[in-house]
Amino acid sequence: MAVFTPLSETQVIDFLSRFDIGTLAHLEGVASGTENTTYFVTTDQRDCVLTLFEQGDHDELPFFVDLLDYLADHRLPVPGPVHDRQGIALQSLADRPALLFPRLPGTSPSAPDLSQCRALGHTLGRMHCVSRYFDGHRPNPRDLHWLVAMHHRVLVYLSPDDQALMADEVDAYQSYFGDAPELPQGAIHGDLFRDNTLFEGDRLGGIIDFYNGCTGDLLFDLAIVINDWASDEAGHLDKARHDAILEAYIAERPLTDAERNAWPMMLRMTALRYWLSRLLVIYVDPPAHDLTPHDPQRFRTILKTRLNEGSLPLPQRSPA
Ligand SMILES: Nc1ncnc2c1ncn2[C@@H]1O[C@H](COP(=O)(O)OP(=O)(O)O)[C@@H](O)[C@H]1O
Ligand SMILES: N[C@@H](CCOP(=O)(O)O)C(=O)O
Repeated sequence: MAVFTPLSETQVIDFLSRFDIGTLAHLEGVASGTENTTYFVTTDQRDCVLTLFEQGDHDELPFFVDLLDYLADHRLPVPGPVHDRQGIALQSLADRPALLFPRLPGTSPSAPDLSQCRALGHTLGRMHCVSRYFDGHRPNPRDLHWLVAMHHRVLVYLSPDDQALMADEVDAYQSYFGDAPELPQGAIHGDLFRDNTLFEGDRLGGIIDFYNGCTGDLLFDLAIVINDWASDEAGHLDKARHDAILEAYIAERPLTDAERNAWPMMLRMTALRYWLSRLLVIYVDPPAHDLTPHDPQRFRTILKTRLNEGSLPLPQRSPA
């Protein structure tokens, strides 16, 4: 369940009166989701999604609004928040910050086909081309500084081998990224798993859940995508999916030499980022709800496989 704060129809009718968006026809709590309260709100004019923010730093919400406005203005398939008659997007409802979004079409692919991989790579490449010029700023909350600071908290729950694996990896990232040239920067999604995309057939109808959005290394976003979208059950890279995503991405945004050099390390670092965040949810900071937590072992497996097998060759930019 992901209705932590139940809303009455009367509350929603009153809320909708702030917008030029028609009158309520149907209200439905959304079962999926883990952090916020989500409702599908249908009016006589539009299909919308209403989100009440249950946790997190509410001071950061204007960053997400600005980023989504910016990307939607650049015709990327993201839910640009609906603004009220005064031009304001960020609202309050049931004592919580609230945003109303257009409901984007499609469903999340659990086993994306190659056309869907190409569509994702193409859109992410396009997004990174424009997000380099976004002028908002939010440091990546899951970057190397966070890994260094937080990994100590889970070591006690790990086997001696896994303690060594995690500590050695964090050391390796510090050595590498401490000396490496700066990578291209911009706004990133920060959590672009398959379940944060919506497809209608091969068409990417939407990228949602930007609440890990931040500014930082564009390559970080791409590595998260490859680890989630192109790893098989045993953590091996699936060459066909890997190449489909990366060829489409690189056609939009060629990688720099520094990014190509950093790629194997970035794949490992973003795998460890999820191994660690999932361990923290289980052992250190469990949420109040009883939803089944994500499996940390999945990303330990991916990390071990990247370590043992390295990365696959990156496609070159195809000639124009
Ligand atoms: N703009 C949108 N268009 C269509 N569906 C959406 C949209 N935003 C959210 N959803 C649906 O609501 C679910 C929960 O939203 P999400 O932002 O992932 O919540 P949480 O932050 O709680 O994980 C998503 O899995 C998706 O099914
Ligand atoms: N999609 C993530 C959950 C979000 O990461 P977090 O660091 O914000 O908890 C996952 O699959 O673990």
